Amino acid sequence: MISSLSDRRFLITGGTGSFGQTMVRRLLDAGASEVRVLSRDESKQDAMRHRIRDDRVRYYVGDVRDYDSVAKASRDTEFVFHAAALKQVPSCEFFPLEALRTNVLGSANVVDACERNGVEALVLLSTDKAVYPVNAMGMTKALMEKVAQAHARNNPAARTRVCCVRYGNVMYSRGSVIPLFIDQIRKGTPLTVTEPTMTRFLMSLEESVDLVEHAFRHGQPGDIFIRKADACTIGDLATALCNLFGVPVKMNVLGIRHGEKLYETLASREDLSRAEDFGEFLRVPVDSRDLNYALYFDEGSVDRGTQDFNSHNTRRLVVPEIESLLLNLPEVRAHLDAVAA
Ligand SMILES: O=c1ccn([C@@H]2O[C@H](COP(=O)(O)OP(=O)(O)O[C@H]3O[C@H](CO)[C@@H](O)[C@H](O)[C@H]3O)[C@@H](O)[C@H]2O)c(=O)[nH]1
Repeated sequence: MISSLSDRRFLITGGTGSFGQTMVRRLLDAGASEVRVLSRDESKQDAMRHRIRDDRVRYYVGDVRDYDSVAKASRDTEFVFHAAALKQVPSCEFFPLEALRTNVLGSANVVDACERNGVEALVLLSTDKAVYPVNAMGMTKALMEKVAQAHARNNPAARTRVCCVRYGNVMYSRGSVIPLFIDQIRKGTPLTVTEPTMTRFLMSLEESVDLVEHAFRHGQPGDIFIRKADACTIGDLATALCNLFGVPVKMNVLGIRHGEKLYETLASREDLSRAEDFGEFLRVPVDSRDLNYALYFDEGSVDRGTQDFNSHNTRRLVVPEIESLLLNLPEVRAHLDAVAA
């Protein structure tokens, strides 16, 4: 277990995104000696440099698809968080090979570079869409989890402790439905709801960072940590937002899009048959049975999962509860203040 983050050196791939920026601040506050950010877009790095004025943050322009850029950025670091990914469902559907290159081969580069550089621990960020996946984004994230687990299983003497975290939708993340609905409310247009009964887990950015920190401190090689979460229907989310802004609920129902599911699953039946329950978190250990062929076919498991953990069977938030979660988000409060002014 890692008790102190002070005087440690970190790398965050995809570090200019919402997760990366929150994690960078947390690590700086905890006394990290250096936090590196590896990402493709120099202008986002420049904007971040102006926002976080701290010379312990170092910026590396590069792409996880290129092994050398990951190897250089991770050299002499002790801990790595891998957040770089193609995460938009539609773009991954249109360009599945691009998703494969970044989410699978890029992640394999990160795992290899960490191992060769003797990094102590690596946490890879996955998503609920990786469970029983139906879209290319989820499929490639599921393969990323397999790459991480294979590293743990195939290298008992590995130098790097590799584990994954899985979480659901982060409220108000870039390009997600909450900022879109607020924009529509402020323009006075009906909310474009795909399917009112569709459910999604709801989680704050801070909660997702807590999960990563938990995995990084406590994870064993090959573990997947899952944060349990409540969920809501998209119809109720739209209603809660309209209520907060004091406007009548007007929805334009579009229907489910290609590659979308009616509900998301955070832990499969197969995961749950092996998972350890830590209250807020689930720990799914890697299936460490030797996968050499003779044993693979001869040594089965008697565990039988019956139920998965999904956004239809978790606790369902009601409209007033969604309203108070939304009110906790500084971005939502800023919009409400702007409307009131
Ligand atoms: O105009 C819209 C857009 C979205 N939705 C619905 O709102 C929900 C949430 O949509 P969105 O915020 O776009 O998130 P997801 O498509 O669920 O995927 C997000 O959440 C994932 C975590 O589950 C991340 O990994 C992805 O990067 C991110 O795109 C879904 O049910 C959508 O069908 C609407 O009703 N109307």
